[in-house]
Amino acid sequence: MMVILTTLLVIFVTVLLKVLYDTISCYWLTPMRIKRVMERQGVCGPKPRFLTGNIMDMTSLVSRAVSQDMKTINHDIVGRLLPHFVAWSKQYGKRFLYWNGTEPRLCLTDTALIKEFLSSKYSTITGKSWQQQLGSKHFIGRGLLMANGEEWYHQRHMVAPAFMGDTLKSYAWHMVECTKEMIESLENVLESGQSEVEIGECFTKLTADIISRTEFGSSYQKGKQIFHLLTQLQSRCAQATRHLCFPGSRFLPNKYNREIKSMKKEVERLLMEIIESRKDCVEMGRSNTYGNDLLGILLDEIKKEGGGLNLQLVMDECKTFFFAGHETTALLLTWAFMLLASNPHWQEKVRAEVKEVFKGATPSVDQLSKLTLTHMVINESMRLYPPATVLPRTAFKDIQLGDLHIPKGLSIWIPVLAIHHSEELWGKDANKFNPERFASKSFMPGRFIPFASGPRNCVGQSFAIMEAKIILAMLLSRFSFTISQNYRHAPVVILTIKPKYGVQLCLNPLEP
Ligand code: HEM
Repeated sequence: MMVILTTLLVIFVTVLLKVLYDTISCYWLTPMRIKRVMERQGVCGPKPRFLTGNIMDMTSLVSRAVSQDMKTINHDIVGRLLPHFVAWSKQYGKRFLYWNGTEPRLCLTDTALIKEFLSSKYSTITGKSWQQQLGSKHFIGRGLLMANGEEWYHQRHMVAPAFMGDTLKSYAWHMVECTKEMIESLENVLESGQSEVEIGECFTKLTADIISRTEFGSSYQKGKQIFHLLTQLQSRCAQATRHLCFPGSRFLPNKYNREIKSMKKEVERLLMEIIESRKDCVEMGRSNTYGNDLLGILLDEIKKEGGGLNLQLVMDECKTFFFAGHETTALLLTWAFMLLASNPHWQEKVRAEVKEVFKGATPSVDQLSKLTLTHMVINESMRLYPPATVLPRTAFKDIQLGDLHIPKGLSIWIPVLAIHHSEELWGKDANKFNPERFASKSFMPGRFIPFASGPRNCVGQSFAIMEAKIILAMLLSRFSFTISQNYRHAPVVILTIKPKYGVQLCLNPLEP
């Protein structure tokens, strides 16, 4: 009896010591080792506080910077949205190290190094940090956006065919149908005597409708219900993430954690219902494919690989496409409309191009490539207001990047917004709306990265551009618009760049 008790005690103490060592190593020893390696190379930065690092400095700088609206509609927004970047890069130089809690982050703005870092050379030995994975675990799990290494490589190859060639083109129909519905509801609003709309809200609803239909085809009503829940889940997770820098906080049975658990369960139960009914159709011989929507293509791809379906992965991918694919595109459109409303000359130019290409007919997918001015406006909107303001990547191995030695475990943060607004890279008019700068296709690589670059770039990039072109073309043919006096220019970053109070436009119907 005594021997058993002693053995159990030894095992318990060993496990306890191991957990203690791992925690200290993760939260203290490794970050300090990284700090020393970077300091030896001349890279330093603001002094971190215990456990919270520089989070409090960033929070107070940002909240001061965004406490007031901007006085005019101008696009000089780096100091407002990334004041910590501006302050620290002035003080410590172009490369500096700051701390998100206990995670050291290297801020990198050198475009040649960024291009190399995002290239195929490092695509499987860099990826998402465990903090990022933890923060998004409940609403997207280990889908493509958060996968790493071989797992990421495998998923990327499985998912990519759903975003290419004829498969991609087949989604255009959903985009057109959903936009027609949006136009109808805007016309109803105008007929009721109201002329002002908050266009951001309309685009969020529209892009959510489009992704629900592309993902779930005929089951899209249920898809919409799932995505509504997922949006709530995401905002709960964002609130909870603020506490994640404290070790073990995710295990606390607090209000957030309980709510997150039960919402996640409900989302997965509803997703599973759709997946099971597809499986039943195939297994009972009523259909020989899982369907030609995104979910069906994904199920087919997984089945092709032999073996059974990994249902958790399918669910994570469905959630990932929704998360990554609808708000980003809605924001691109919202800012593009704000810019076109305040630049009527460009609004007219793009409308004339749409008229010339489609001659009043519904946009056809094969003609979209002729919308060159429209594409230039889309690019300029994403340059000034890139939905993803920063690109995070962690090194899982030691890397030699130009003259920099990047130690294993260091997170690299690429401030996309600052790069897109850099006068050094874009010239004196970097903060001005000038789509003309995209007229020439040959511009310095690495300075325009709204979709990241390299093999781990946005898999839905062509989907997003096709969607944006269709929606812009259809709306511009139906309405002209000006910016409302109620619009308050106040961009803020909450994961992505958003207009704090929305974008209010005055719409005028055009003759068909
Ligand atoms: C204007 C719209 C969009 C923008 C600006 C955008 C931007 C980005 C960026 C910057 C990344 C890299 C993120 C990182 O590695 O940290 C990314 C990845 C991703 N995007 Fe998009 N995206 C857009 C639309 C879409 C759409 C429509 C979909 C799908 C329907 C989508 C699905 C994804 C996925 C799955 C990834 C992860 C790819 C990987 O890691 O291999 N995105 N996106």
